[in-house]
Amino acid sequence: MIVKLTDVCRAFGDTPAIDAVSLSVQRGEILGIIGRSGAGKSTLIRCLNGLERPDSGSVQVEGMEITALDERRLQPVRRRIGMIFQHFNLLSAKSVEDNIALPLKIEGQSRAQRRKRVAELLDLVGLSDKAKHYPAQLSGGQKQRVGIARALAAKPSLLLSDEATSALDPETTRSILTLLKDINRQLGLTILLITHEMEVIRRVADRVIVLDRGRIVEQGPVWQVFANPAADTTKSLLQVLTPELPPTLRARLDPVAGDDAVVKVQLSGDAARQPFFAGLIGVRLLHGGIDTVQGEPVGTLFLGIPARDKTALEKAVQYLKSNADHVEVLGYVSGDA
Ligand SMILES: Nc1ncnc2c1ncn2[C@@H]1O[C@H](COP(=O)(O)OP(=O)(O)OP(=O)(O)O)[C@@H](O)[C@H]1O
Repeated sequence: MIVKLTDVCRAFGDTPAIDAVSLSVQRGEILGIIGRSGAGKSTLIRCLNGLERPDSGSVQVEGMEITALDERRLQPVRRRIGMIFQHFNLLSAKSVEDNIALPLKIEGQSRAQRRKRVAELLDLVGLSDKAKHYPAQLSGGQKQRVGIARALAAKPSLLLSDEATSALDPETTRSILTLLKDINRQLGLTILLITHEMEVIRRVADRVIVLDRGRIVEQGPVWQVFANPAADTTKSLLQVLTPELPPTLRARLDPVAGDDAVVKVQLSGDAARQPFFAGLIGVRLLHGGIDTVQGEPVGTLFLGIPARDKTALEKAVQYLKSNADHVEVLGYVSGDA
């Protein structure tokens, strides 16, 4: 285990920024921590790298209790934790290679050692041709690649990513997340990823912890939390990624009767792999689809099921309920749905 927090509390006046948080980060995993603004993410990170002292609780990094360490004894612990930031935090007066070499210089490595390591890192992040460039000459995505190379320079055991893709456009975000996943696989590097975006969690994390007002309200393997979110915060954070009934169809819904029942079906895992449509007659797919999260199917479908024959409808809904995670009859429509 790389990191273990037990019952960590930190309040500012009457505001509990983090409230009895216990979590552990396993070696080799990508753990995502998600929460809205003010949920306590920054405070959590600061407790983890010793910048903030908890009021109570224990913070262990690689088995060492760090809450009692003074600044000098915290230094070697901090070197084990590489960090990347939303605004990259590069030194503008230094070239790409000098930015990356900085942690190595602080460590006292020779010029030859630094040059060799910087070349390896530039190759890893795909920027070998930009060694002599300055940050101002790079795109946001390239700057973050430099940030990643610098964070990895001293071979940390944990990479802490603090909203590292929040300032990037969706395409660049994807390329940075792909790089992080590759690094995790290739080097076995453990990554703790702090974000307010479920899309980031969906793309790279193995496990997710949802933080709300300083408390952990939900946690689990990403695909399971996506398939069956329990906490309101999780549901609302997931809303942007969940298909909704198109407004034109919603406007035509009748609560009691119509030709077709409009049924929302949520399904995941093995249920989503079954040919379950085979057991349904006259059913149409109105909207939605199946996505893949961590290699597992997770989806929301809106189905039109013939509703004139109430018994047949009831049978179809029961059949769906026995196969899917969640089934809800939203209403009825007549004519072409
Ligand atoms: N130094 C401080 N002094 C007073 N209150 C603080 C301080 N740091 C954090 N807080 C409060 O603690 C709570 C958690 O803040 P924190 O910055 O950890 O949240 P966050 O999830 O990182 O938010 P954001 O995504 O906006 O950065 C908030 O209510 C915040 O106002």
